[in-house]
Amino acid sequence: MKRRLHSLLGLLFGTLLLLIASSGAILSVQPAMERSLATVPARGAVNVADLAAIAVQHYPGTEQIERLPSDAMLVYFTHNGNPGAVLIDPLTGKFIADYQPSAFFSWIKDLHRAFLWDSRGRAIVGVSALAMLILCFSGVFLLASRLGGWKKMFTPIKSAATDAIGPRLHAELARAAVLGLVLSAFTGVWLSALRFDILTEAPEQEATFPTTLAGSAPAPIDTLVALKQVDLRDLHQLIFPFPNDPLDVYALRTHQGSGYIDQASGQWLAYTDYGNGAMLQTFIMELHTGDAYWWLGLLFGIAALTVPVLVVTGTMTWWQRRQNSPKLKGNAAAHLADTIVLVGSEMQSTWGFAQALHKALTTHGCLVHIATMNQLAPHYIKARRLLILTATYGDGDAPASAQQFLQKLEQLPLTFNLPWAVLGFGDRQFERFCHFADQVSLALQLQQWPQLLATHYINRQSGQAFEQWGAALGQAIQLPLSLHYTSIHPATMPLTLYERSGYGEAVNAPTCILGFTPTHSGKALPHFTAGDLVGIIVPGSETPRLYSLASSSQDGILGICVRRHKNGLCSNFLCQLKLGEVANIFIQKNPRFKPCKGKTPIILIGAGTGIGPLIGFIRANTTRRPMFLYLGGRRADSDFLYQEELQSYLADQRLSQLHLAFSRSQQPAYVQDELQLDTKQLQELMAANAQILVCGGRQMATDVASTLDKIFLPLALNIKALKQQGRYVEDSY
Ligand SMILES: Cc1cc2nc3c(=O)[nH]c(=O)nc-3n(C[C@H](O)[C@H](O)[C@H](O)COP(=O)(O)O)c2cc1C
Repeated sequence: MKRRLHSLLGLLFGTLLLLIASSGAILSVQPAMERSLATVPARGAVNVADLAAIAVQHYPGTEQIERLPSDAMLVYFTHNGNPGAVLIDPLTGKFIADYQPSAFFSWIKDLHRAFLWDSRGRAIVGVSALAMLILCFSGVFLLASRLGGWKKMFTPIKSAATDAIGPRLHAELARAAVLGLVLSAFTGVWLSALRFDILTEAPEQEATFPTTLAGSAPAPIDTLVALKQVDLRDLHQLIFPFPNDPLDVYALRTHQGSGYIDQASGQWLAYTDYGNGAMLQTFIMELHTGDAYWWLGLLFGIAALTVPVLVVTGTMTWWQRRQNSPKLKGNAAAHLADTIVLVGSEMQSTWGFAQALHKALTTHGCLVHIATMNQLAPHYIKARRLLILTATYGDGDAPASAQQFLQKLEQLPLTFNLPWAVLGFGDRQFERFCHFADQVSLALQLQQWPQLLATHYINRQSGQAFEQWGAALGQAIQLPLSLHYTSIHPATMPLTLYERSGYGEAVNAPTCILGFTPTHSGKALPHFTAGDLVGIIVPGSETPRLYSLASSSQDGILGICVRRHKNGLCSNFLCQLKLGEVANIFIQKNPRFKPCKGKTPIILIGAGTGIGPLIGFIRANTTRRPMFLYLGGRRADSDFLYQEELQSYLADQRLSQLHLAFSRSQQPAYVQDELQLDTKQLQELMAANAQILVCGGRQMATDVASTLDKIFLPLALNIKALKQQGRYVEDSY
């Protein structure tokens, strides 16, 4: 509901808000520009009587003095029948500039207030400001639920490796600008409501013009007591009496009120405060225009500058979600279906998988009803199985379309009982991988419904893992299911295999190091750095396989390390590729798996093909920051990948230390054993703010994490906390 409202308002008012915000940002500069020209005496330094005397001395025929909201001092005068308006220095009366309202700013103001139109334009601006206010509040609610609660509002906004940049930029910018946008929008709505009499305007109290005057000769202006008592910083406007008219008076408007002063006695003849309502109104008005505090106006202006970017990134996110959302044909009614598929998704990619499942089941004659998890209902009269596909968000929480699921499950009648299976979608880079899928499984187990098969997990939307789950599900429900998920991936480009070396045959871990160059002469490699991912499209399959990159485009070659699996479509394709043959690839950025910037030590831990990105990091270590590699393999004479290159980096100090562990050597050891042996050094490195990057198989990553947890115990550090600080990053598979 909140998301729909947010998207709808964004789409409807996007262009209008873009115009209002951009013009507002331009206008916010004006008070600051005026202020930069003005001389602003300290409070107590100049009173209105002194100022008026200086003005009259420099500009005979002075009629009015006005202090602009920017603190610039403006004098209106008529000399020899010619009217003039000048900005002056209030201390010396020196001329600063002729005063002429800027035609450009007036035009922008008209655009900002009414789209250069009449009161209809003003009304549209008012409604747009209200839309902006609702967008801000709904956006804040959405962000809180995405981050896992209000307490986490200011924690870093994580994104999955597969996410596009748009949604993250949208959330980051909106969070930074929201306070300024709320205040601008709120004050704008207020002003519109006053203008259209939706709110009643508090009238400004006015002093009554004095009728009984002695008409004595005027005293010199710098002797007038009432003017002497008003500090220049409180002045708004002083209107002089008509020349040679002893029955006229000085009209003075200050910050708090207004009144009339006798030109002979210099005493107040009448004075009234504006009243609290009018003062509040002026304050809100000045807050909106930035007149009250030019610096705050500039901050609002900067916040307003984010609006065009928010409109564009918001539209992109909406479009991406729309593209990913299901276009289901033949969705069976809930009460007729034999298979119920419920989907928990936030950014919609899980729907692509659900759609593939729907298609495969339907092909085998099933009547499938597919819906969001929030739509769980006791209508499944003919259902024989319940399949749940769900992502995880925030800090292991439910995605938007599954937030009511657990509660609804509890409310189902006790007689309700369906065989079920859960498939979790997540990203292993998050602390609580597929946590919500686990919560759902647990809740279903507690209901004591029969479980069709163990809960499976899909890391980073892997099409392969989905196919494997499909095969397992097929066995469980006795259907020859074959699932094909086609992800939307960037355009591919052909690359030619330029070099290849083979390892690991003797230890039953056949592995290739491959290097590709552009196929077409004159074409450059796309931009990437080590640790990014390359997607490979195997002929005959639409599902790309992702590999970590072992080189940067600067190296002039695209390098990967591939372990050949017996039935692996892609690994066999790659390992059998001949020099000069072509593979179609695309690059997927993986910004989370990179050494942090700076000079702090880096600890690299990997095993098998996990060395891939790590060798790329070492190769790129031209600043010679301390880098320590802990590398695991089976046997040094068979699968010691990049052996010579690593030796050369030790020699030229790109690599500070190399620790090796081979599990099938004379003295078998795993990489975590090497870590254990090096406890003292690792503790020292962590005390020096080191960052750890781990790459390799899932089991190795788990063992390494638990070993390090023990090693860091005396330092009161643990992997969970280090992960949150970005000092421990994993790329495991
Ligand atoms: C802000 C954010 C938070 C996430 N939190 C987690 C998490 O805690 N655990 C996890 O396994 N995956 C997490 N993910 C990854 C998503 O669950 C994963 O990318 C999933 O495939 C997205 O599915 P969807 O596009 O259908 O929403 C998170 C992703 C984002 C953008």
